[in-house]
Amino acid sequence: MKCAESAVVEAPAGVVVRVAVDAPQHSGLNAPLDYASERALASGSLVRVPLGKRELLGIVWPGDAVGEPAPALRPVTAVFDALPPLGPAWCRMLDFAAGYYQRSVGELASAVLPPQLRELSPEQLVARLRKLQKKLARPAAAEPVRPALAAEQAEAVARIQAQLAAPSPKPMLLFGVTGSGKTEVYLRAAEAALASGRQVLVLVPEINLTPQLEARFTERFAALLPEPMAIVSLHSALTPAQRLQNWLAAHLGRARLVLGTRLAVFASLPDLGLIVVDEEHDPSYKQQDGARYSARDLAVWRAHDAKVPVVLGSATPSLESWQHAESGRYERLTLTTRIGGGALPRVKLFDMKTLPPSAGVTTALTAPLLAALKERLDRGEQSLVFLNRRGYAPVLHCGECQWKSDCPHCSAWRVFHKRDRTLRCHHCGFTERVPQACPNCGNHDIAPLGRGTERLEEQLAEALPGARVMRIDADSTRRKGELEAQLQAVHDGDVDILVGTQMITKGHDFRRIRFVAAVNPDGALFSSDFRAPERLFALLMQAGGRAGRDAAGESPAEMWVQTWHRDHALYQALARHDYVRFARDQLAERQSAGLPPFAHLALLRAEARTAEAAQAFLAAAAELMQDDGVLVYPPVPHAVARVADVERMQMLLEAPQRGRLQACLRAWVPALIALKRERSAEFRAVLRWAVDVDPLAI
Ligand SMILES: Nc1ncnc2c1ncn2[C@@H]1O[C@H](COP(=O)(O)OP(=O)(O)OP(=O)(O)O)[C@@H](O)[C@H]1O
Ligand SMILES: [Zn+2]
Repeated sequence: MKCAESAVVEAPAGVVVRVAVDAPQHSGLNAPLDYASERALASGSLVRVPLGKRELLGIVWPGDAVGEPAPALRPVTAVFDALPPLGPAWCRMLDFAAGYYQRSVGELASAVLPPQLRELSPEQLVARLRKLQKKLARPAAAEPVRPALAAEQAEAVARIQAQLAAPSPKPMLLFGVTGSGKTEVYLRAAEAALASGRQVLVLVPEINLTPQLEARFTERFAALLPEPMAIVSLHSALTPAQRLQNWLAAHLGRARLVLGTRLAVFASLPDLGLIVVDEEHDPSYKQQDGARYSARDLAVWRAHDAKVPVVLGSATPSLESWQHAESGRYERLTLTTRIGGGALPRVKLFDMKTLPPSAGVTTALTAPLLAALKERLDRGEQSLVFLNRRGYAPVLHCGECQWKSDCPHCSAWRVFHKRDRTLRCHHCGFTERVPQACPNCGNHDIAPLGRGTERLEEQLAEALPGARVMRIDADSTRRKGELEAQLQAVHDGDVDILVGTQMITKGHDFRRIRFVAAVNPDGALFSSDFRAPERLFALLMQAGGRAGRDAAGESPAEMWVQTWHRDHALYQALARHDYVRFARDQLAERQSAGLPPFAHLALLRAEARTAEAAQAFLAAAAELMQDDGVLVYPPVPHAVARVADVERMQMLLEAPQRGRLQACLRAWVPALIALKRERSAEFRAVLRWAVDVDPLAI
């Protein structure tokens, strides 16, 4: 493709190179563009090139560049010669991911490369590389202590080792109950891969799990990998300079072990030998804006392409992965017992209907729950109380005129945060001081409705005087270092009752907690999203998994679930810790309803100034659909239809096979780009549209 620019520059004699750049979608310039270069450049080289009036980072893209430079081709402006080119495997992954998720290679590359690469000149990058060379060696570390493996762990490790030696390894699903020592299996597998001179990539779903993981891996490998930058992390909480440095270390092969969140799946790893995806079921692996990729799915693709093993670990695997294990596409490794012989917590399904009508109907802190917490407190044991809603109360309400604290910009309530006396919209961020009186009628008696973690924390402290109550959620951990300090306090036993959102229910190896309560989990039971039961089950099972991890505790560990639907199959399976049964039932339902993993979905999302405009665009898009084997559902509003004064609509596509859906999208997406461009007057109010392949939230 010719570089479609108006300015004509005299091209120097030389060659034509194809360069992937981040051109805006509406430009239609989605394939790599041709540029003139004085000399041949290796594929994967980083360059700077002009595009319109801007100069952008680009990557010389593999593929045939064509003969002589035409006079209209613009020249490459700079070449990052000091940096080895990105490898062919990396470029293949980008090509695949861009094609699969319907983005341009340039856009995806720009989203996943360290942001600083886009800003630096070649000279500045040379300076950064020099700085990296000067990194000092770490102080000598003691030989690590490796615990003797439990029999099931040893078996899992042996099978991973066998795959490490296999010419075309199969993906593995490490299905291990909470506290069964999956991390130790990852450590041994990583050790084997490192020993054979390969790089290892370990992914975790959330930033808040990286410090724990980094600590464990560093402790284990500090002696084995003494060189500076041999163990690095990659996630969005790093400073731009750190992120670039760690990325460079991986790209240059100095980093042997890379730990990170979903964006790390795109790390450049020339000697990749093993990928681990911990908590593989976690929805956080799906990027929710821009290029909406699934890091777990890409990890599987990348491992397959590189012919290296991938280990997906979870106590509650995604139904997609479980189905692959059932069908034999993945090899299943199972850990059935907790380390040290500890039992999983007994699950008590507390029936809210048994409460006397006057007591407890409005309170999440029922008398029996408080009594149970008190008992643990008296024994000096730690408890965790879990509520998936932060803030003090989800809404403020005026009893006089029925005013509620809605957000003027979104179809959502603004949440009451008591500590800083604000009303905050969790969708657009709009924040105001709490009014003294009802803004509608002047009544002074405005009251919070419902309950978030902040209120729960307050009520617990009131109900259990003397108890040390601490809350961990996105609000309590805004400042750097706060989360680490809070977690340390929990580990040190300086906390009696930990209150929090899903942030603290997964992955953490709390040793002291013996009692976990979910005070109000019913909400998700009747959601219209077909994945809601899967998610709720995983969430509760993971939350329960924080209790009784230390077998040495004297009293039995317990999980307390307050529900109005005690007999619901989901809770019954939870009470028996029966993931296998739950998965089987869910998969049967999905199969008969023709839902994933037995069908393949994509969403077309449109955002516009008015709902009508979004709907009209989706309707026009539906008409352009060529393949009548792909089912197109009518457009519907997003669950939160308006955010920041933008209306959001979506339209679901469903196909029986992945390949069919992909083929249809390949033809459809360019037609949509043309649609928006050619009928721009008609669709002016449409601000954005995007395709979400394998959407998670529907
Ligand atoms: N072979 C072993 N000998 C002694 N302790 C072990 C062994 N393997 C693991 N452990 C310890 O068992 C505890 C639980 O292990 P880990 O945190 O890996 O569980 P997990 O399977 O990842 O659980 P979850 O799914 O809840 O995250 C950790 O404290 C770990 O150090
Ligand atoms: Zn808002």
